[in-house]
Amino acid sequence: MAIKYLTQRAAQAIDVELMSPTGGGFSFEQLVELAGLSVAQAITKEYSKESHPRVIIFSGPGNNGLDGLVAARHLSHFGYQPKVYYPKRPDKPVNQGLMKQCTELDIPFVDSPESGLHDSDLIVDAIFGFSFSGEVRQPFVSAIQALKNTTIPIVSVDIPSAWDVEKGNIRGEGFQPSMLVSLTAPKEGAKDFNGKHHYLGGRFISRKMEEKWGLNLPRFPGTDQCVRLNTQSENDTTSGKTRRGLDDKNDRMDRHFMDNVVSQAFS
Ligand SMILES: NC(=O)C1=CN([C@@H]2O[C@H](COP(=O)(O)OP(=O)(O)OC[C@H]3O[C@@H](n4cnc5c(N)ncnc54)[C@H](O)[C@@H]3O)[C@@H](O)[C@H]2O)[C@H](O)CC1
Ligand SMILES: [K+]
Repeated sequence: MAIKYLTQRAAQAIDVELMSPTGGGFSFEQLVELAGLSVAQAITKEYSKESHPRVIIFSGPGNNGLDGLVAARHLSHFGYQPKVYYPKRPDKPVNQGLMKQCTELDIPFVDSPESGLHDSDLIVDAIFGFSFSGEVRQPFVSAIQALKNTTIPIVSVDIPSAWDVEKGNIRGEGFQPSMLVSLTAPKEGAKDFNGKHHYLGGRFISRKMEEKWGLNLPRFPGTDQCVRLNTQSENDTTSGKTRRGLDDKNDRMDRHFMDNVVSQAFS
């Protein structure tokens, strides 16, 4: 059975269930920590600190951005030289704490996307995740534009930022990252990912939850926090378009089931 691609609604409902005392029982900080750790570890699998030492992390205003801050901290411990572009900083203890942890490691915070890209070997795109919707608003318009213009490899966290979470890279107007680290399970929009490396991170789903949501996750090897997923070209000989068509059919069949599960999760 193929891995499940999630709708926006299902991704948010699983997140709620993970943090529910009657569901997964996780705290929000635990999930962000595990997500960010898995992103940092996935990066080490494809971009070594020798070949890509200087990493700029673009962090957005929500939890995708927090995953980026956690990844920055781990990358620093792993021997990389991260810096962070974090233009919108919510005044919450978790944001302040993660910023302080980065500052303690002498991770610089830069003022503009351009100064972040200057002298960087790799970009971590942690601007928007599964709650993104609508047209990109400032101050992120220039950051997204910078990602469209650059030739530096991009690692996107959970979903390439500014892609529609379900419809993906609409009209091919978004940027195409080299690597995607999907968290919990890929989002429907990730079917448009054509980059070289697709990983699954966020090793926090119990077998019980996996079965309840029909996720069909691959097993994480050993102590790893991430597992490589087949990319489109490795997956099968079917073209992306056809694959999307086949998956759409399966999704329609699943939607009725999923809607029932979502309403149970919220009841
Ligand atoms: N269970 C998991 O898989 C976990 C995933 N995690 C990560 O959390 C994000 C989702 O986080 P959330 O805070 O819900 O949303 P976002 O980060 O996507 O961003 C919301 C943020 O962005 C603003 N925003 C939305 N649309 C726009 C727009 N068009 N222009 C400008 N700004 C916009 C919005 O106002 C909010 O401020 C998930 O993807 C994972 O990366 C967790 O780490 C743990 C569990
Ligand atoms: K992202």
